[in-house]
Amino acid sequence: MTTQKGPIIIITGTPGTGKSTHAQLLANESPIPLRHINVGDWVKEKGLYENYDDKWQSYTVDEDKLLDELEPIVAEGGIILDWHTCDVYPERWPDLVVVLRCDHTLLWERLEKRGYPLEKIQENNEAEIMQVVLDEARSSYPDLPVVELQSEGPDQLESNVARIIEWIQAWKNDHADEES
Ligand SMILES: Nc1ncnc2c1ncn2[C@@H]1O[C@H](COP(=O)(O)OP(=O)(O)O)[C@@H](O)[C@H]1O
Repeated sequence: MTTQKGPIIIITGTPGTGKSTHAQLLANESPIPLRHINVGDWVKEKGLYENYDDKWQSYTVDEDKLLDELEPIVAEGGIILDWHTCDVYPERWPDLVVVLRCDHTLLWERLEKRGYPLEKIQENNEAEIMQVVLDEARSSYPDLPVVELQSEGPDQLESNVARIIEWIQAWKNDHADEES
């Protein structure tokens, strides 16, 4: 979806790959103001879920409620959608999809530090090895650029954000006529 205010960028990846870290830095450094929406936090804060699963320590999202809540905000443009899944959004929403990847041993350490239960760490680790989120992104947005970026250290964080900023700059140039 193209809008006047700014692009819609999805940053997705297995939990712990660095979505929020990237999204925050990107929002700080972007040449166009971007609003960072941590969708998981939104789901909790706004009660956009059906129930809470104690075993997996996760919420079952009410997708209709979530999309209703997001729709008017996304319509304004200039948004980063930060979430570990990306197949719930309408295909017309995003302009760019970024999938963060991480070595599974490092990911395991990050999730352990987060205090996730063992089964949840194992499930996420397997998902990362099987590139579940990347496949989901490619099949959900076949006509869009789906960019796979490694997120294992600070150098990669910086170069990934710089690369996305280059893309934003190009988007800005392409939409210069629409600016009021
Ligand atoms: N590229 C990176 N370089 C160094 N540390 C990173 C990188 N990406 C993520 N991390 C660290 O990994 C942890 C999880 O990152 P976070 O952004 O919360 O992941 P997510 O939002 O995908 O769950 C944090 O402690 C963060 O500082």
